[in-house]
Order: sequence, then structure tokens, then C-alpha cells
Amino acid sequence: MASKKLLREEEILDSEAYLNTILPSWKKRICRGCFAAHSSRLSIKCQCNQAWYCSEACRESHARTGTAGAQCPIPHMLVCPVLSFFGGSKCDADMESVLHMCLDVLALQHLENQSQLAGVQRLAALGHADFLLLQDHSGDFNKEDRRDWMKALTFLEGALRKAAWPGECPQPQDLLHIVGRIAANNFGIYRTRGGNVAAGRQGVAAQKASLGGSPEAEQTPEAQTPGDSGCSALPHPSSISVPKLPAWPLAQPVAAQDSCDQDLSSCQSLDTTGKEHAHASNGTMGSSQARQHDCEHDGCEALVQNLSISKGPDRMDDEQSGTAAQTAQEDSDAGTGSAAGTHGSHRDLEPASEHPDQQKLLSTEAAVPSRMLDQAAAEGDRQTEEQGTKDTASADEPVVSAAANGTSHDLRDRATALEELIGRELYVRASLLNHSCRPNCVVVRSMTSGSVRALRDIEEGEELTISYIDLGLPPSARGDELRKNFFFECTCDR
Ligand SMILES: C[S@@+](CC[C@H](N)C(=O)[O-])C[C@H]1O[C@@H](n2cnc3c(N)ncnc32)[C@H](O)[C@@H]1O
Repeated sequence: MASKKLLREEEILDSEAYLNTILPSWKKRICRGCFAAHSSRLSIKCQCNQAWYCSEACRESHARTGTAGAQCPIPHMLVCPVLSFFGGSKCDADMESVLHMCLDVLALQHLENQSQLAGVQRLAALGHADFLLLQDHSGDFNKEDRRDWMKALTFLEGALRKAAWPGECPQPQDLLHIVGRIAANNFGIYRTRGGNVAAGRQGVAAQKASLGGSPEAEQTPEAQTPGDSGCSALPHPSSISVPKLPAWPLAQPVAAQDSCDQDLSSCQSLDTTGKEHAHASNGTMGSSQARQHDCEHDGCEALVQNLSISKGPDRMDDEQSGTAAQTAQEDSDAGTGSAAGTHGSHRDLEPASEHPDQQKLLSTEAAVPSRMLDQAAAEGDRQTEEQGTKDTASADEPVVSAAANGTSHDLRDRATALEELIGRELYVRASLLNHSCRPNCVVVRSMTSGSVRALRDIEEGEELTISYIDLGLPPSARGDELRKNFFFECTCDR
């Protein structure tokens, strides 16, 4: 709820991501240390094969303090041994990114238990308990998705044990509650493709995307005995189909990159030679086959046998990824409309400044929201003319431009769209915002943070809402998406 009257375009909340990850197809081009995006494959990488860097300094800082731009500094050296087991699979990109976030949640929990995060001032009001505040939708997964997640999580559990994870090794059914929270609460990190492309812009090198990570999972529902805490062999890989996991509202693409030159000692688990240590894939998208494996990590062999490639063109090869990487970062906007309903178990969201450590009220110029509103109005007109919908949107109650707003679609669904999903992130506060088809706020992503801005004047006590979906879709399609991906019936009048 707005705790005071807010003005159109006002920035309500600005916070760094809580957790974030990069989709596998981007992990070799986005530095995990500073998350600058590059037009060519990065040459420095970690031996876990899951993190690439633009400099030794980035690698070292990532090893010690995690990715810049994440509110929770999870040292890569903590999760690296587990990630070493992720490299073998052709698991769906969505699932991979979520498994990576799951691991980060466990890491966060472990660090908190060890009180190793206590000294981090930024975390004053954050922690694993905040993550647990997020709504858990694991009970809403359909049978097929639940089965696939259980396979993936059985793999994760096996990897944790195999890597002698220092924290708790939860059972897959417990890990499912983490996935259930990530599922309907994550934001997509998008970058614009097409349009002004990068050629000549060295493009992407000057852009920032958000973090990264990606496991690769395949596993089988090898029976887990409740309470079994032995670090036995990893589960057999098996075919995993792809549960659709949306990334909700568009997180605004990337800004310019900072330099990162932290002077930190190196992570002992890093491959300092920078030599290829790949789990090379000879797979084709959509098929199921074994893959080459040239990794010498202990235990990796077991993981890459019988690998399967999940269906769906989530995973791009280097060429595809490279092409995408050359697309320039457009100043596309996330957009949304107005009005709202009161939904779910929403908690009050105070306009910035209540928790100065995690939010700040910025006096930014409002160019982005202005454009969004214009586009939104235009989209409203277009819909009225072309779709003959009964929408009542007007310039005062803007809807979003389909081309400019964020949607819950994953990359597969957006092959021809302007934005490309490159990662996911989780905010604790912004993730509490409910959906409305006439939202009064929008989330705009900047270099390392997500900012919630008012799309119109908002009265004190009014619920703050954003759109989870492409508001350019017809009402029935919007309803379908919300039902399928966010597990609720939308009662908006639009
Ligand atoms: C990102 S969370 C929003 C915060 C959530 N209400 C909470 O209290 O944690 C997304 C979930 O909130 C619920 N939700 C969001 N918007 C809603 C709406 N307009 N109507 C009903 N439920 C909604 C759905 O369960 C959805 O999956």
C-alpha cells in the first residue's frame, strides 16, 4: 500500500536484486563478477564451468564476495564445488537458472547460520527469513511440472552431497518450496534484441546485464529416503521435460558498465590457467542424446552419462548467443497501466526510505516512465481499434505497449519479440507487488537495481500494483497466462 500520496513518475522503491542468475546461453558472455555483457565469449572462467569473467579482478571478487549488484553477497567459492556438477546437462534453461537460485538461497541460509553475513550492512533488513516471506506456489505446480522439478531437485541434492556442502542438504521435497517461491516471484532480466544492433557499438561490452549462473541438471527420481543424510552417489540423469517457468515483469535492460578492480586474493577453486574445461555439448536442441565430456572433476562423469536435452529452444549455441549478444541495448521500457485491485496476501509496501539500507528515494529524471505512459496510451488505442476489446483504457489509464513492456513469456515464446530473457532476479520488496491489468506502478531495471515507479498519481492507502504480463494481449490470453504462470484468476475489469 502507498503510505503517502505518490506522484506520477515518482520512484517508490529502488533496491538491488536479492538473488540473480544468468541463463545458460549467456553465461559465457556476461561477466559474473561485474556482469558486463560482452559481444564475444569471455576468456577467463572458473573451473566449475559456470562462471565467466572479463578480468582476473572480477573473478577474484566474485570468488570472495559474489556478484556485484546482488544484495546478498554470496561468495562464489562457496557454491563453486556444487556448480561443478551442474555442467553436464542439457537441462532446460529455465530450470537451470532456478536451480542456481536455489543453491544461492541455500548459500544465503548457510552464511546466515554461520553469522558470516552479519557484518554486511546492506543486509541489515534482509535475510533468508525475507525470502521465506515470498509466496510459495509449489502446491500449485501441476503433476508434470512437479515431477520434473523433483527430478531436478534430486539432482541438486545429489550435487550438494557430492560436493560436501557445508550447510544443510535439504531433501528434494523441501527444495521444492524454494522453487515454489522463486517460480512466481522472480523478475526476468531482459535485453533488447533487433533494432539498433550492436555492430560497431562494441556493443554489449558497454552494457550491463544482471548476474549469472547456470547449472545443468538432469536427474532421476531415485528414491530419497526421508531423513537420509548420506552423501551417496548422485542420482541418475534422466530426461527432464521443461516446466514452464515465467519470469515476471520486465526488468529494464542494462546500462553502462563499471570497471571492477577489487584487489582480492584468488579463489583456490578457480582455474587460473583459463584453459577450456568444458562439458562440450554435441546435442541439438530438442533432442535427447549423450554429450561429450572432457571435464576431470571428480564425480562429473557420473553426471554426464545419459544426459538428455530437454525440449524447447532455450539453449542457444554460441553462434546464436553471439548474435544475440551483438544486439544493442535499446532503451525499451517496461510499461503498464493503471488502477488496481486488492489481491493476495499483500503486505504494506512503504514508499522508499523506510529501510534506507535497502531502498533509497531517488530524485531521478522521469524520462522512462514518461515514455512508457505514452506508449501505454498508444497501445490502448491500438487495442481498441485492432482487437475490438472492451477495454476502457484511456490516456489517463494507460496500458502497456506490447513491444515495450515485460511479459511473463520465456525466451521460447519471445523468439520474434524485442526483448530477450537473459536472466532472472529476485527482489524481496518488489516481489511483494501484486499484479493488475491496470497497474499503477512499473519496475524499471537499471544497472544493478530494480526500481519501482509510479505510472500515475497514487493516493495514500492505494495498493501498489504492477503488471506481470504483456498487457497488449487480449483479455483471455492474459487470464490464461496469469492462471498458468502465476496461479491465480485475475479479476481485473480490463
Ligand atoms: C509476486 S507474488 C506477489 C506477492 C504475493 N501476493 C505475496 O503476498 O507474497 C505473486 C503471487 O501473488 C498472487 N497475486 C498477485 N497478483 C494477484 C492478483 N491480482 N489476484 C490474486 N492473486 C494475486 C498470486 O498468487 C501470485 O502468484
